[in-house]
Amino acid sequence: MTLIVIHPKRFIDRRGWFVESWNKLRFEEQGVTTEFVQDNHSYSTNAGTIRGLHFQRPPHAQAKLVRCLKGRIFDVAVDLRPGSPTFGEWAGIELSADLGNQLFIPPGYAHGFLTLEAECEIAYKVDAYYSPEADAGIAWDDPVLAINWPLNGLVPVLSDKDATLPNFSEVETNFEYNGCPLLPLKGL
Ligand SMILES: Cc1cn([C@H]2C[C@H](O)[C@@H](COP(=O)(O)OP(=O)(O)O[C@H]3O[C@@H](C)C(=O)[C@@H](O)[C@H]3O)O2)c(=O)[nH]c1=O
Repeated sequence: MTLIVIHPKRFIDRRGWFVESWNKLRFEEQGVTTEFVQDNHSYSTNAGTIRGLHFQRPPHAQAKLVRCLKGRIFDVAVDLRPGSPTFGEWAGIELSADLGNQLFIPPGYAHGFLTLEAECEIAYKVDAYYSPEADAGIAWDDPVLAINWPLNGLVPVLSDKDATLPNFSEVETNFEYNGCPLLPLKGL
Protein backbone atom coordinates (compact mmCIF):
# COMPACT_ATOMS: atom_id res chain seq x y z
CA MET A 1 0.00 0.00 0.00
CA THR A 2 1.15 3.50 -0.73
CA LEU A 3 -0.26 7.01 -0.37
CA ILE A 4 -3.40 7.45 -2.45
CA VAL A 5 -5.32 10.62 -3.27
CA ILE A 6 -9.02 10.03 -3.80
CA HIS A 7 -11.57 12.34 -5.39
CA PRO A 8 -15.01 10.89 -4.68
CA LYS A 9 -17.60 11.79 -7.33
CA ARG A 10 -19.82 14.75 -6.51
CA PHE A 11 -23.42 14.78 -7.72
CA ILE A 12 -24.37 18.42 -8.14
CA ASP A 13 -27.90 19.77 -8.46
CA ARG A 14 -29.73 22.98 -7.65
CA ARG A 15 -29.70 22.19 -3.93
CA GLY A 16 -25.96 21.71 -3.69
CA TRP A 17 -24.15 18.40 -3.91
CA PHE A 18 -24.01 14.82 -2.68
CA VAL A 19 -20.97 12.61 -2.24
CA GLU A 20 -20.25 9.12 -0.96
CA SER A 21 -17.39 10.10 1.31
CA TRP A 22 -16.68 6.44 2.08
CA ASN A 23 -17.78 3.42 0.09
CA LYS A 24 -15.84 0.24 0.83
CA LEU A 25 -16.20 -1.20 -2.68
CA ARG A 26 -15.41 2.00 -4.59
CA PHE A 27 -12.40 2.80 -2.42
CA GLU A 28 -11.17 -0.79 -2.73
CA GLU A 29 -11.14 -0.30 -6.52
CA GLN A 30 -8.69 2.56 -5.90
CA GLY A 31 -6.43 0.55 -3.60
CA VAL A 32 -7.86 1.25 -0.14
CA THR A 33 -8.50 -2.23 1.23
CA THR A 34 -8.60 -1.19 4.86
CA GLU A 35 -11.07 -2.18 7.58
CA PHE A 36 -11.62 1.05 9.47
CA VAL A 37 -12.68 0.89 13.13
CA GLN A 38 -12.73 4.49 14.37
CA ASP A 39 -13.74 7.88 12.98
CA ASN A 40 -12.00 11.00 14.29
CA HIS A 41 -12.99 14.63 13.89
CA SER A 42 -10.95 17.66 14.95
CA TYR A 43 -11.51 21.38 14.85
CA SER A 44 -8.68 23.92 14.86
CA THR A 45 -9.49 27.51 15.73
CA ASN A 46 -6.58 29.28 14.08
CA ALA A 47 -4.85 29.29 10.74
CA GLY A 48 -1.29 28.08 11.31
CA THR A 49 -2.28 25.26 13.65
CA ILE A 50 0.03 22.28 13.24
CA ARG A 51 -0.97 18.86 14.56
CA GLY A 52 1.73 16.22 14.24
CA LEU A 53 3.77 14.51 13.29
CA HIS A 54 1.99 11.54 14.85
CA PHE A 55 1.95 7.75 14.55
CA GLN A 56 1.13 4.71 16.64
CA ARG A 57 3.72 1.99 17.05
CA PRO A 58 3.04 -1.63 16.01
CA PRO A 59 0.93 -3.58 16.86
CA HIS A 60 -1.30 -0.49 17.04
CA ALA A 61 -0.11 1.12 13.78
CA GLN A 62 -2.88 3.00 11.98
CA ALA A 63 -3.85 3.54 8.38
CA LYS A 64 -5.68 6.87 7.99
CA LEU A 65 -8.13 8.24 5.46
CA VAL A 66 -8.11 12.02 5.88
CA ARG A 67 -10.44 14.70 4.54
CA CYS A 68 -11.20 18.30 5.26
CA LEU A 69 -14.82 19.14 6.15
CA LYS A 70 -14.28 22.88 6.54
CA GLY A 71 -11.44 25.08 5.34
CA ARG A 72 -8.10 23.98 3.87
CA ILE A 73 -5.14 22.08 5.25
CA PHE A 74 -1.68 21.09 4.08
CA ASP A 75 -1.58 17.39 4.91
CA VAL A 76 1.75 15.58 5.29
CA ALA A 77 2.85 11.96 5.51
CA VAL A 78 6.41 10.85 6.35
CA ASP A 79 7.70 7.39 5.46
CA LEU A 80 8.91 5.76 8.71
CA ARG A 81 9.57 2.25 7.36
CA PRO A 82 13.21 1.25 7.71
CA GLY A 83 14.31 -0.43 4.49
CA SER A 84 12.05 1.70 2.32
CA PRO A 85 13.94 3.60 -0.41
CA THR A 86 11.90 6.64 0.66
CA PHE A 87 12.51 6.24 4.43
CA GLY A 88 12.47 9.73 5.97
CA GLU A 89 10.93 11.34 2.90
CA TRP A 90 7.67 13.24 3.09
CA ALA A 91 4.78 14.05 0.79
CA GLY A 92 2.34 16.91 1.24
CA ILE A 93 -0.94 17.82 -0.41
CA GLU A 94 -3.61 20.44 0.10
CA LEU A 95 -6.90 18.93 1.19
CA SER A 96 -9.92 21.20 1.27
CA ALA A 97 -13.64 21.17 1.85
CA ASP A 98 -14.08 22.78 -1.57
CA LEU A 99 -12.09 20.11 -3.42
CA GLY A 100 -13.51 17.24 -1.35
CA ASN A 101 -10.30 15.27 -1.88
CA GLN A 102 -9.06 12.64 0.56
CA LEU A 103 -5.63 11.25 1.38
CA PHE A 104 -5.13 7.61 2.30
CA ILE A 105 -2.05 7.06 4.46
CA PRO A 106 -1.01 3.42 5.07
CA PRO A 107 0.48 2.22 8.37
CA GLY A 108 4.16 3.03 8.70
CA TYR A 109 3.85 6.75 8.09
CA ALA A 110 3.81 9.70 10.46
CA HIS A 111 0.98 12.13 9.79
CA GLY A 112 0.53 15.82 10.44
CA PHE A 113 -1.21 18.84 9.03
CA LEU A 114 -1.15 22.61 8.94
CA THR A 115 -4.40 24.57 8.83
CA LEU A 116 -4.30 27.13 6.03
CA GLU A 117 -7.45 28.89 7.27
CA ALA A 118 -9.13 29.58 10.61
CA GLU A 119 -11.82 27.16 11.79
CA CYS A 120 -10.72 24.03 9.93
CA GLU A 121 -12.50 20.77 10.57
CA ILE A 122 -10.83 17.49 9.69
CA ALA A 123 -12.34 14.02 9.67
CA TYR A 124 -10.34 10.84 9.35
CA LYS A 125 -10.96 7.15 9.59
CA VAL A 126 -8.39 4.88 11.24
CA ASP A 127 -8.03 1.09 11.18
CA ALA A 128 -6.71 0.60 14.72
CA TYR A 129 -8.11 1.96 17.95
CA TYR A 130 -6.44 4.84 19.75
CA SER A 131 -3.70 3.52 22.03
CA PRO A 132 -2.11 6.15 24.30
CA GLU A 133 0.76 3.71 25.07
CA ALA A 134 1.56 3.28 21.37
CA ASP A 135 1.12 6.98 20.53
CA ALA A 136 4.36 8.62 19.34
CA GLY A 137 5.51 11.61 17.37
CA ILE A 138 8.29 13.56 15.71
CA ALA A 139 8.89 17.32 15.78
CA TRP A 140 7.07 19.07 12.94
CA ASP A 141 10.15 21.20 12.24
CA ASP A 142 12.71 18.41 12.29
CA PRO A 143 15.74 19.61 10.30
CA VAL A 144 16.41 16.25 8.65
CA LEU A 145 12.84 15.77 7.45
CA ALA A 146 12.85 19.46 6.37
CA ILE A 147 9.14 19.59 5.60
CA ASN A 148 8.30 22.61 3.51
CA TRP A 149 5.23 23.76 5.47
CA PRO A 150 3.50 26.58 3.54
CA LEU A 151 3.29 28.81 6.60
CA ASN A 152 3.52 32.04 4.57
CA GLY A 153 4.02 34.12 7.72
CA LEU A 154 1.54 32.19 9.89
CA VAL A 155 2.76 31.62 13.44
CA PRO A 156 2.53 27.89 14.28
CA VAL A 157 0.00 26.98 16.98
CA LEU A 158 0.97 23.70 18.68
CA SER A 159 -0.26 21.54 21.55
CA ASP A 160 2.07 21.29 24.55
CA LYS A 161 2.72 17.68 23.56
CA ASP A 162 3.63 18.55 19.97
CA ALA A 163 5.93 21.38 21.08
CA THR A 164 8.22 18.88 22.83
CA LEU A 165 8.29 15.98 20.38
CA PRO A 166 11.72 14.45 19.66
CA ASN A 167 13.64 14.79 16.43
CA PHE A 168 13.51 12.16 13.71
CA SER A 169 17.02 10.87 14.53
CA GLU A 170 15.93 10.15 18.14
CA VAL A 171 12.89 8.11 17.16
CA GLU A 172 13.12 4.35 16.70
CA THR A 173 10.65 2.83 14.29
CA ASN A 174 10.00 -0.84 13.65
CA PHE A 175 7.45 -0.70 10.85
CA GLU A 176 7.61 -3.28 8.10
CA TYR A 177 8.41 -2.16 4.55
CA ASN A 178 6.00 -3.83 2.14
CA GLY A 179 7.67 -2.93 -1.14
CA CYS A 180 5.67 0.25 -1.86
CA PRO A 181 7.78 3.39 -1.67
CA LEU A 182 6.17 6.74 -0.94
CA LEU A 183 6.35 8.56 -4.23
CA PRO A 184 4.67 9.46 -6.48
CA LEU A 185 1.33 10.27 -4.88
CA LYS A 186 -1.07 7.89 -6.62
CA GLY A 187 -4.24 9.53 -7.95
CA LEU A 188 -3.09 13.15 -7.89
C1 LIG B 1 -6.00 10.79 18.60
C2 LIG B 1 -6.91 10.59 19.80
C3 LIG B 1 -6.86 11.45 20.87
N1 LIG B 1 -7.68 11.27 21.95
C4 LIG B 1 -7.61 12.21 23.07
C5 LIG B 1 -6.23 12.29 23.73
C6 LIG B 1 -6.11 13.74 24.13
O1 LIG B 1 -6.63 13.93 25.43
C7 LIG B 1 -6.99 14.49 23.15
C8 LIG B 1 -6.18 15.22 22.07
O2 LIG B 1 -5.27 14.28 21.50
P1 LIG B 1 -4.09 14.77 20.57
O3 LIG B 1 -3.46 15.97 21.15
O4 LIG B 1 -3.21 13.59 20.33
O5 LIG B 1 -4.89 15.16 19.24
P2 LIG B 1 -4.28 15.51 17.80
O6 LIG B 1 -3.04 16.29 17.99
O7 LIG B 1 -5.35 16.07 16.98
O8 LIG B 1 -3.87 14.06 17.29
C9 LIG B 1 -4.12 13.65 15.99
O9 LIG B 1 -3.22 14.31 15.12
C10 LIG B 1 -3.30 13.90 13.77
C11 LIG B 1 -2.20 14.62 13.02
C12 LIG B 1 -3.27 12.44 13.58
O10 LIG B 1 -2.71 11.90 12.63
C13 LIG B 1 -4.10 11.66 14.52
O11 LIG B 1 -3.85 10.27 14.42
C14 LIG B 1 -3.92 12.13 15.93
O12 LIG B 1 -2.62 11.78 16.39
O13 LIG B 1 -7.85 13.52 22.55
C15 LIG B 1 -8.57 10.21 21.98
O14 LIG B 1 -9.32 10.05 22.98
N2 LIG B 1 -8.65 9.37 20.92
C16 LIG B 1 -7.84 9.51 19.82
O15 LIG B 1 -7.96 8.70 18.84
